[in-house]
Amino acid sequence: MKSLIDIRRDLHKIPEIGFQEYKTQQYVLAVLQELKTEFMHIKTWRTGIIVTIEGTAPLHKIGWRTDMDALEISEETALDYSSEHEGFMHACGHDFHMTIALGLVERFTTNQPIHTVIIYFQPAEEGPGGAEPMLTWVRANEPLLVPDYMFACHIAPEYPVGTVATRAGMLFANTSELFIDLKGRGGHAAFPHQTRDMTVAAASLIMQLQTIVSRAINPLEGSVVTIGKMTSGTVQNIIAENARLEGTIRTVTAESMMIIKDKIKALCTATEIAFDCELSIDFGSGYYQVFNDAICANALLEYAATRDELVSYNCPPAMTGEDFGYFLKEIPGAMFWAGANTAFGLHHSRISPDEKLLLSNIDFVEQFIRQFK
Ligand SMILES: CC(=O)N[C@@H](CCC[C@H](N)C(=O)O)C(=O)O
Repeated sequence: MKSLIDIRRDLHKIPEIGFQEYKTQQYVLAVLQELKTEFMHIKTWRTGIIVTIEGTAPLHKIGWRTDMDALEISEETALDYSSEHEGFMHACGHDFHMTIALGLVERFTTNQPIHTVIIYFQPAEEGPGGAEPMLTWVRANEPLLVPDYMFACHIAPEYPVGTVATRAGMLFANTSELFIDLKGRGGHAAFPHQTRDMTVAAASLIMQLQTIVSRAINPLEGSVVTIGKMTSGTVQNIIAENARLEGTIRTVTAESMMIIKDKIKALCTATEIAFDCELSIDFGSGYYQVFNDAICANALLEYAATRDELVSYNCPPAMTGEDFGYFLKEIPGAMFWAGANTAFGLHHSRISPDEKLLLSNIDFVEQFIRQFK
């Protein structure tokens, strides 16, 4: 097998979005073929892969999950192994997550584990969500590949390498995507009274959407409504006939999610009346919160605390979303933040995590799984 750093850099060069991880899948399968032993088995599901390494005397089937997809962002790191797919980038660390998973396969195929280890390479975490359909397919077609426990990590730019940060209960929020299309009447920029300007309607709606969390949600709970993308119009001297808003909702409770969706519907109806236009709303895909099993989360923290080279941190929850939440809804387990020590945050075009996190986390997770009772 190539070095971990070479593998991570190779994967970094070929970012692909959800359910289009074709080159990524081929690359991972090629590495897995090199590691093949008689006690390792490979299955594929769409662009995902499931690797089973049989245990020598298994008490449990322990699952480890990595995501595989990338984001629509143009990379600006200037690294010599930057994305070769213009407009796409591994800006959320999934190249690291996959390399950690491959490192674990190497460790467990070199030195067979006691427990059976099942490694999920899961597509489409950034959207539309691969965890739920993958697990549904596995349950229906390969029920023996459903683990008894499930673990995963996510890189954390703000923590030093060697940090293992997690908590019992909610680690990440409930999410829902949000797409709003506005249709009015375009026309000459000099005759606004003859038109229905969707740039102005969209701008007004964005400002109103930003009042939902502050006025309708219990401030002790916290929620997020973010519009990440707005498109409208065609050229500078034509009033826009169409506009589109794309965003995401994050909540701590299912009840807040319902309240926010209802308020969005109400504000869209009000915009239709005020601006004499038509709006349509699509809530896209939604993820169930990442809710860590207390025993599993504490087991991660306690084991990390025994290792001198690691920092174990009982961290607060975050409004990030993760479809790993679907695994945890059905299987006890936990996710943790793995320190990545980089100045730029997740989803930033200049994020460049410290590659030392690879070895540090492979060592930690391998030993954690080996000693898991
Ligand atoms: C870890 C992470 O950054 N996950 C994404 C998940 C996005 C889900 C969906 N596309 C949405 O935007 O609601 C995140 O943005 O938190």
